[in-house]
Amino acid sequence: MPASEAPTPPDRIRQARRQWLDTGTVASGLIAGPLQASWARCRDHYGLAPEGRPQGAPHASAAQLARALEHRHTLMAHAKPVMAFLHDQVQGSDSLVLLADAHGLLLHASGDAPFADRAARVALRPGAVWSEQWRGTNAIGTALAEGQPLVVHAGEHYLSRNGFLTCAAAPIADPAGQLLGVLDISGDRRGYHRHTLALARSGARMIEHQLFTARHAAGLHLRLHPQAEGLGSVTEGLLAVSEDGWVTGANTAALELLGLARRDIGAATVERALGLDVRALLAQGAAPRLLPRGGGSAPLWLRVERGLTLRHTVALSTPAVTRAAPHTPPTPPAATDALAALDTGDAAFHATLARARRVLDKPAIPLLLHGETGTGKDVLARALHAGSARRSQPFVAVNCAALPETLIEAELFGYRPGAFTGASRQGAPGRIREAHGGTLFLDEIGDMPLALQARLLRVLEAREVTPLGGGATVAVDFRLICASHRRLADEVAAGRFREDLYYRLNGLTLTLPPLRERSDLPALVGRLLQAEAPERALRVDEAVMAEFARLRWPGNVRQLANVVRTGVALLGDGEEVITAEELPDDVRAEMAAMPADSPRGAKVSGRGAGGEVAAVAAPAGDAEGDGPEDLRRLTDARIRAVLAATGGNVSEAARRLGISRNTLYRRIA
Ligand SMILES: Nc1ncnc2c1ncn2[C@@H]1O[C@H](COP(=O)(O)OP(=O)(O)OP(=O)(O)O)[C@@H](O)[C@H]1O
Repeated sequence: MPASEAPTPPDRIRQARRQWLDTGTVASGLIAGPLQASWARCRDHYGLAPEGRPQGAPHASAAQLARALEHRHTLMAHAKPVMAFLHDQVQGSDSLVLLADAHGLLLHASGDAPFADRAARVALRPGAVWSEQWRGTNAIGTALAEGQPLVVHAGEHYLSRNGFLTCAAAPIADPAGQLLGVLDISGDRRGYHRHTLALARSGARMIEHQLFTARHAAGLHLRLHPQAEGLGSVTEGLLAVSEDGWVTGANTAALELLGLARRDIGAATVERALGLDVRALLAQGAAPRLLPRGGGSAPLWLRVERGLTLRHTVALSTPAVTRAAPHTPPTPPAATDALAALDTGDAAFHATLARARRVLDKPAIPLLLHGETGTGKDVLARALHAGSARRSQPFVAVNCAALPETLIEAELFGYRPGAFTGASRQGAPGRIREAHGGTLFLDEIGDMPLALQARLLRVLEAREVTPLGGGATVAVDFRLICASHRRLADEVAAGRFREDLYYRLNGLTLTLPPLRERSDLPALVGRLLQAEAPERALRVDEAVMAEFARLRWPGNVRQLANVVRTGVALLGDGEEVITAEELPDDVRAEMAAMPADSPRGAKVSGRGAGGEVAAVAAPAGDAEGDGPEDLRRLTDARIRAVLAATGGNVSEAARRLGISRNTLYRRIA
């Protein structure tokens, strides 16, 4: 019996375990092949004893877990609604829905509180690592090791202490074929249900579908299904195809339908995958057609498309709709929804959004977003695109501060084959051309080198681009949004930014208020909590919220989002209120160091529990160099202290300070 079907009967498992313990072998057929292979790995590679306890199994600290969650942000964002949906399906059956990363680290759990307590006794909870190396044969670790969905039931768990569990898990791969993690449903073995594996597998497919849709929002892609009605449903196969005929992305369903392996992504041609030449595909209209296939394979329905819409996000919260597998896309959200979602009640921000709304579909008016680090310039740019009529076209973001001067030019304008040493043999179209029809977002435009500013100006004036190394000029049409934490007018005055470009970019400036000046802190916290744990009704303790209102938040919403994320990660199952206990050390230290009657933004400093210098509160208007000199010195001192505390790790220091890595690099440059 394959590992992915029904569980092995209890007497067969007992017999298999007895043979294993007595003779070190199991007669073939007693338990599934992949599980037998796993038992052998546990003994021979990992030296585990069936009756033993895991020795030295790693468990992530709250801070490490918060970092892992941040690192896996995209996976988490797509997995959480699916997990909430699965939880609804298995609620009351003594089970947990779990998400692990590709190393078996449990990232998130959603499930019944009494069972969560029992599961926690064997460390089946976020932060623990369930790879085979530490926990023996188990659905999460073994699905990762075997790369396939499977059930591990009762005594099939290598360690007898896990024998009270029945677990079904399915791997999740990204569109490029890389294993991202595992979705698992674990419960009490007495509550085994034969549909659980199908549920886990469907959940993993839903997540993959969402990941594909997010990754391949633009470009040529194919939908595949054995039935015409299945096109557009979560069960369809999705294949991304390059214009020169290579398979560049696929979900698991597409790989299975076409008999491809993950390693074929990027290595197989469309011709090999479908028996169709890419020109024939490109010539095809948008109507579905039946694709005959040789070798006795059933024909497939195929639809060729450019640009994807997020079809299933909305449906997931309503199980009945999802089970019915919608065949027609839901009505696209109203054009202003994406902006409305950002409006949490602050009057200044509300006014900014109202101004933005008026020019939403006037692409001739370029937008310039200005605000301190972490105020949400990137988030707003994406919302402006998502709320516009161009939302099904590409959104292309380029961070002008993150690329060396020599690369920005090639990245933006593209290059011909062999245009410079190290150029790829195919050449590249460049990000400006990729944004054709959609939105080009130039972040940190104030950091663009002067020489390139001239070139960008020419593109904006002529609306056409010529790749590096020469070649034909190509007409381009895009909505331009630029962002900067610097005041560009000051940069112009200082001679660092071209005046003519400044006027060309500045159709309308939208200013994002710093968090310390926003009046909607509780509503914003509520929104962040909801995004972090959609299935739980969490809130922040009132006293803590009052303290939040007095903090200076140099990292703005980014810092607040990190604090909320850590708070949620540290809450126990069943706990709903984030108190000071669940806050990161540096925030607690800053709160403790604040005089009881200090008004919002008052200047204080302090030392955190770990000896780290706590955040420095300061009056509004400093953070990115606009403020008084003494404050800048204080902030630099803090940056140095945090960098020292992290051993010079810039990413970690930026996270602790609540600022972006770019900002930190700028400050230490
Ligand atoms: N309105 C919002 N709602 C929810 N989260 C937000 C909002 N604004 C910002 N964030 C959070 O803050 C983080 C930082 O936002 P964003 O990258 O848009 O800021 P930024 O102003 O572009 O920062 P930087 O200038 O440092 O690049 C985001 O990842 C997001 O988690």
